[in-house]
Amino acid sequence: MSAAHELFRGIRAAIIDLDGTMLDTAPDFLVAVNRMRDELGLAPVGIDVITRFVGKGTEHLVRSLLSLDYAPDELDAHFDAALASYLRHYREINGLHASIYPGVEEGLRHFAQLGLRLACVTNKPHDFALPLLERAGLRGHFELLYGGDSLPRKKPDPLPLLTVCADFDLAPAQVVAIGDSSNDAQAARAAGCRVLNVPYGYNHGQPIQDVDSDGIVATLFDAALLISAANS
Ligand SMILES: O=C(O)COP(=O)(O)O
Ligand SMILES: [Mg+2]
Repeated sequence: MSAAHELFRGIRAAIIDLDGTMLDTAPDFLVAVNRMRDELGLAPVGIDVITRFVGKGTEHLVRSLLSLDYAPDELDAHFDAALASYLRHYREINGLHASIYPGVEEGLRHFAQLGLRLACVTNKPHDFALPLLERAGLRGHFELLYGGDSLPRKKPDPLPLLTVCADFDLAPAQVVAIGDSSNDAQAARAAGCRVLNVPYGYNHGQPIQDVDSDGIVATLFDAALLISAANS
């Protein structure tokens, strides 16, 4: 068995990220963000700008978007109105323009066949993540769902991952986190979980190859195949 396979022996649960990993929500962000910017009298921005700011939660997204137009000392004065506008628009369109990535449903089904327990941990607010997963038909795969506002600290802090490990009564080394960004990898490293990245998401606009993780898998189905091979 290869060194890579050793790392995934004894894995009993998987923690899966949402935006950029299961669903391509960038087109949703594009609509909500630009409706908010229009309301504030700001020019629209492109999808590549927005995806650089996705993955660290809503406050980070809104703050980063305002920093395109306002100096740091001006930004605070616009933040509350921008956040409220963004949340209102995102709630209206949540999931309408999103699509599921290839291999996600097959991967989740294969994880279950392997006997793995599944949790979704996202930095998206819980009240956006839950209906989004339901609309995509994915909610039923997960025993647990934690959003970015479910706990006192979000990824890259290890708290959400450690909470899942405790909920499942598993050691972190028995749990793999799978996500599209360095945020997921840093949280997993800090928690002591194994970590796999997928290459098709957002990763803050940076190459996924630069992220410190235990490997890159083309799809969630490939992640399931890797874990299956490591435990056969
Ligand atoms: O930042 C967000 O809103 C969501 O990001 P995540 O699902 O990739 O954690
Ligand atoms: Mg993500």
